[in-house]
Amino acid sequence: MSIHIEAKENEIAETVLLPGDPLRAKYIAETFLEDAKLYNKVRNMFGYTGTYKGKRVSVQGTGMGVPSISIYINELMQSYNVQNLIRVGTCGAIQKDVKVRDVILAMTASTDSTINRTIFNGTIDYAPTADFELLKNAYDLGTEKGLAIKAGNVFTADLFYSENPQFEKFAKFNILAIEMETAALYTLAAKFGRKALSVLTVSDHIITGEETTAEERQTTFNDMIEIALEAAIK
Ligand SMILES: O=P(O)(O)O[C@H]1O[C@H](CO)[C@@H](O)[C@H]1O
Ligand SMILES: O=c1cc[nH]c(=O)[nH]1
Repeated sequence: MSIHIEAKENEIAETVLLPGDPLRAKYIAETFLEDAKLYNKVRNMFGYTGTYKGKRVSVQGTGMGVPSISIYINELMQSYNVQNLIRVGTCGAIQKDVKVRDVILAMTASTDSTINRTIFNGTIDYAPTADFELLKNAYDLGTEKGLAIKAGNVFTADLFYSENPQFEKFAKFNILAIEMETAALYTLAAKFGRKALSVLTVSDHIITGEETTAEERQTTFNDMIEIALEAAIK
């Protein structure tokens, strides 16, 4: 047991999917996993372990933002020895050619979070990076499925409601979309020698205001989740 996760030793798989929303964790467990068992309900941040195509997989809600995901992934890696961490999240697009429902693989994550400056005592700007094997598996699988899948730089924002949005500048510098956790996931996975990837579904377009309906979101989430699960077990 760790401070925020009440699972016993060995109740969490080596591979964990990480949605921000704990109800998405429940949906994934009920829809995609066989024999899924709830191992965590501390703070209603649900975590389940089951099997996908015969392989043991867990899914753990992380909450929103760097501080919250940092708590869960630190405990998953240090107390439960999790090796493969795959975020399945939503993001807001800022590029003209990135559309709602597209799936984005984060190769790296720029950020205004202070996590990396704090870790490196403000001496460098660390570049958090996806695990190449997971990234390649996910890209190949998404392409084979005929999905609009893009790989590139995302921005991990500290604030959902930014005081100083620089979206046009970010778009010019080839950032594809905005979300709130990936920089922490990649940095902390590297710190502990683990593999990480963020697979993101575009839920809204920040510049055009376009949004997905609840039904469309669910279908695209299913594509994203399948890509994440297949990439994890390949
Ligand atoms: O859908 P999730 O995984 O929560 O991801 C995105 O949605 C939340 C903001 O609404 C932030 O956590 C952001 O990263
Ligand atoms: O962090 C996020 C997630 C989805 N859409 C946004 O605009 N921001």
